[in-house]
Amino acid sequence: MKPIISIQDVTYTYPRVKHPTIRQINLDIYPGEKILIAGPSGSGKSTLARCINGLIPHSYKGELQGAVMIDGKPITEMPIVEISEKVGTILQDPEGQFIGLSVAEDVAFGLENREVPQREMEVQVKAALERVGMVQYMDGSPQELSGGEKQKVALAGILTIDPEVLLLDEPLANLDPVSGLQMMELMERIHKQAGKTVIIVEHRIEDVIAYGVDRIVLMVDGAIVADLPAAQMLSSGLLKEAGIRHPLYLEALHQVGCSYTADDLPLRVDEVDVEETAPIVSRWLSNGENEASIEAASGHDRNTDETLPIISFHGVHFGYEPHVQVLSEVSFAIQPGERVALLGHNGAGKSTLSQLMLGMYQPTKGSIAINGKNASGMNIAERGRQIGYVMQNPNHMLSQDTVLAEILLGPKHSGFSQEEIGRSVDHALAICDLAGYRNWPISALSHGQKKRLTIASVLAMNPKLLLLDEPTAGQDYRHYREMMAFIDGLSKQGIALVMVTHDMHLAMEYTDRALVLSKGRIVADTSTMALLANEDRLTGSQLRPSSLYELGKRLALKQPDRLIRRYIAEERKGSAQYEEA
Ligand SMILES: Nc1ncnc2c1ncn2[C@@H]1O[C@H](COP(=O)(O)OP(=O)(O)OP(=O)(O)O)[C@@H](O)[C@H]1O
Ligand SMILES: Nc1ncnc2c1ncn2[C@@H]1O[C@H](COP(=O)(O)OP(=O)(O)OP(=O)(O)O)[C@@H](O)[C@H]1O
Repeated sequence: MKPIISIQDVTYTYPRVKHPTIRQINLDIYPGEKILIAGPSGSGKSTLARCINGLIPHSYKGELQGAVMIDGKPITEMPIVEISEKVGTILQDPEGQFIGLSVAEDVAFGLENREVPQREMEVQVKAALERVGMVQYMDGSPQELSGGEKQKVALAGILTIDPEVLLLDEPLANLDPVSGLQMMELMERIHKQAGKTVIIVEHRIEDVIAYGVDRIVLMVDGAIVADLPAAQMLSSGLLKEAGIRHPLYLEALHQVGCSYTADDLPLRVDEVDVEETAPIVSRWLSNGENEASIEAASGHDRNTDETLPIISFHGVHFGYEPHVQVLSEVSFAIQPGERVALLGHNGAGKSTLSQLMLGMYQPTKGSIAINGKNASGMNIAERGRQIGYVMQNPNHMLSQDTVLAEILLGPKHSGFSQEEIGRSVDHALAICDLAGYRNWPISALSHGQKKRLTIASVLAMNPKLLLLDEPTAGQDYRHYREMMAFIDGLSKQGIALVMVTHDMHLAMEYTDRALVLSKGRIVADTSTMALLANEDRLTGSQLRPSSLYELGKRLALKQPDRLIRRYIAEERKGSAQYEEA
């Protein structure tokens, strides 16, 4: 069989950069294959993806050596329109992909290029939007959608073009847990039933692997270091060496003492052998000396003192347009040092609520207080000194040319002394692992690096409450741990943390309290652990327990949450394997 994509000895250097970002890449992908490309942040995954969809060399000039062939034809000889008919791409950040005025126009774009008759086009657009659950937004503007909704519309656009190859660059980063599963299910169906080639670049490897991949290509430092079937890759330890987290249930099983070869490694929780595993896990859990560590991992004491909340909402209502209510009757208060997860389905209103906290919009009814004072009179700069906001999409935050200029922006305008500015900037750069990049142009950073830069620039302002929209999306595990350990440390200094996230394990590990939004209303305000055990509440809100909780249930543990607590405790103690590596 001839490969559909053939990458032959490719080395690519971006313009104005000294060294190649990817080196001597050789990769053949055959029709109907499903491949996961994994690797640490900045290892060149997106760059490789750009070589596959022709953005390199058509949009990114730079220096390309070697050859990329699609269906036997060199990519350099194909116009970009011809390439996009063969390779449909969903980018990490679908924003730049929208061109139409309405969602329907956008989805129809590929069909218009093909001169499909109007009537047929309407049918196809509607069908594609139905497949991704977005048909009700057909006439809306793509710019007014939530992050996850945009991702779904981008997918609908690709479905209408029906290309031979689907290339997805971090498709899960913006999706709520249930939508993420649906996306992976859909990819699996397209792959199996229509025989399409599917290439997925993703940090959340667990959800991709659970639906089956033919092989995993591992990139480190711009080179392919391994190309193996999933079970072999996972049993080889190579992913962990590269700083990539294995699926959570496998990490836990490893810690408990279960070991697997490529032949018996369970690629999904429901493949774990219960008879063999349950006694091992129970023994591990009943080991007396663990009690203390389980308690220690039960989180910080929730600050229930009647101190002055940093921020409180009182019966807040809001809609972007008068007749469409996005938030209804929202009330809560956040105390200093609290760690809160803000959870909910795509479009539930999490980002909207965040914008109201920041004063970008005012409630249409109800009120917001900051440090006990009605916030309606405060300007955005005043709020900014209290509440630091790190957006989901770093491109929405970054406005300067260089890393240093970006971090200096806030502190320079907030009356800090020169010395304070220098200290907080250095500290923020070091914490976010960007010290070596201080003079870099922002345009040359990877997505993950940009995300860390946005966190660094907010931290440089020393805020009292840090509001983080998906803080670790797009980060590899090393950066995830470092970043979260740092962010967590801030809460011990009294800084309150509110994390908008779709990652249930992150919520478990780093928050004590969960606020769940559903269709603009708060439907739960409870301890994160209690939420996890409430399956009806979870599924009703498009949430899903982590695979570790699923493992506990599969093994019929009386208290599956003990497994989670113990695992978190062990991880904190640093006994997990990555710490040794
Ligand atoms: N337009 C560009 N110009 C110069 N350098 C770039 C450009 N885009 C990316 N790079 C650099 O290439 C390296 C690899 O980036 P790439 O986005 O391919 O990594 P990645 O593995 O996809 O990372 P992440 O997981 O963080 O998204 C990074 O160090 C980045 O700084
Ligand atoms: N600027 C806007 N104008 C009109 N409607 C908007 C605008 N921004 C968001 N919406 C709508 O408000 C609702 C809530 O969106 P929001 O971005 O707050 O959701 P979210 O919970 O953050 O979602 P996600 O998890 O996908 O990021 C959605 O139905 C969205 O379509």
